[in-house]
Amino acid sequence: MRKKKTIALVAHDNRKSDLIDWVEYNWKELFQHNLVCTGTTGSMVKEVMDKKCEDNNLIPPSITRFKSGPLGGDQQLGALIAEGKVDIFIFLWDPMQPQPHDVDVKALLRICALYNVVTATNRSTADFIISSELFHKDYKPAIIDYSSYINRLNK
Ligand SMILES: O=C(CO)COP(=O)(O)O
Repeated sequence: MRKKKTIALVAHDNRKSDLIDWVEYNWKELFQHNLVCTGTTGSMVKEVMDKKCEDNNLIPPSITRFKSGPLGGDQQLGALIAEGKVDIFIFLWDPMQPQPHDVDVKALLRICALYNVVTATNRSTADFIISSELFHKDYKPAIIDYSSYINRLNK
């Protein structure tokens, strides 16, 4: 049996309709995994998943909802990533508008790069990820060894 993945779904306000459209399209796949979201995104994802499940007589999945991004949700998600507990991250961030928590957004993107998390920051990449053969196999990204950096920093 395929192992459940933990998929984090987050979108800034101007990108939420895009993410929700993507969730509606991919709900059957997403239904089979653990979903983690920041606050407002999570409410919207839950609404879609609940409706799809209700229409199909399925029990809706529970969705872990952190605080809203500007209130610390990005940092909560970053902590989960640092613990190695996120397999895939779909983050439709807004490239056209500054956010009050831009520093948190930057930190979150950094931590994704650091931990080699499969990350999409636009819909076409999200489509590639969810339709990838690797997604459907139990792909685990390599853990990057940063010990040489740390040793250098400690000198
Ligand atoms: O701000 C966010 C990501 O940086 C998302 O937060 P919300 O899901 O609460 O809108």
